[in-house]
Amino acid sequence: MQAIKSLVAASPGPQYLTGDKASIDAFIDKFDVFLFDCDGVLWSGDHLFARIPETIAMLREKGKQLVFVTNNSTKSRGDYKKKFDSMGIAAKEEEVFGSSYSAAIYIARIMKLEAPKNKVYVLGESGVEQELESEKVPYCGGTDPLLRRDMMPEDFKNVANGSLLDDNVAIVLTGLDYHPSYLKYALGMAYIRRGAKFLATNIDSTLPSAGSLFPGAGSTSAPLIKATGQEPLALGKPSQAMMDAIEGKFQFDRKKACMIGDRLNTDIQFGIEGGLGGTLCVLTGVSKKEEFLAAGAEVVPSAYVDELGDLLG
Ligand SMILES: O=C(O)[C@H](O)[C@H](O)COP(=O)(O)O
Ligand SMILES: [Mg+2]
Repeated sequence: MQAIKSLVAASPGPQYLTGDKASIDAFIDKFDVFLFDCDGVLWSGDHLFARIPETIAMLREKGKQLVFVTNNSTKSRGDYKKKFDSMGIAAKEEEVFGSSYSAAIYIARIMKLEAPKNKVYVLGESGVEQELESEKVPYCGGTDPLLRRDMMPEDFKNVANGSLLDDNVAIVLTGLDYHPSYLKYALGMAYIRRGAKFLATNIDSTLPSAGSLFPGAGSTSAPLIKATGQEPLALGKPSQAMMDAIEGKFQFDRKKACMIGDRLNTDIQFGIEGGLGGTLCVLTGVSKKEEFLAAGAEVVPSAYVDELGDLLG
């Protein structure tokens, strides 16, 4: 964070681009690659913001490389392709790099645990499961309907004596979970107390949806953090393990890349810590301009707009 502070102290302050066509064009011309956040930038849940397909098309016409970098682990890259298609946004599945994919490749290609003791206990939705499958990583928990029930008295005994546990579990992975239950947390806690590695796709405290804010992945994994006293290793933004993986896959010059996002402590921090050429904050999601215009603000974008469609000038 000290590096960011000195960078911020030296910079003239974020440029406000909305309504300033010449500055918008100059800003866009500085970059060859745009890393796009999704929730709070392109849409809010199922609500697509105005002029998004046109803005994406404009950047493609200018020959820009686009990568969609979301922390939302509930969907896989394939699910996002379907969502893009349903919203008329021209995008390829290969251009999507989500936190569930980031976690799956970290487990499969970095941790490389030996079978059979390489199974992942998931607290999250099908996006995590699909990406683990795509990397041939075994898992349990997650959307298993047997876990979507109340805790029964005998469950305490069976978790304690291990009969409800899978001995091959070596990792507990949390993501945004729309179906948390006491039983799922009890199993997660038991695995971590047995020595399983505690990972998270992301730890965003809130989720922007339907124009409002809801509990985020960080909030649905908080009971496990409190119960175990352990902080998970988070593999979504602002993790630089994710930035390295994205750079490795898409091969680009970081100085010619810009991160576009709605959240300071994930998107903008991700771009700044990643040494990208620029960051653009969009005010349709989580962060408010007062947060980064305030004196002494720690994370400050290079520029900001009211909404992404403003890039059309
Ligand atoms: O709780 C979450 O997982 C986040 O709020 C959500 O996923 C953010 O997604 P993004 O803005 O990175 O697309
Ligand atoms: Mg966002």
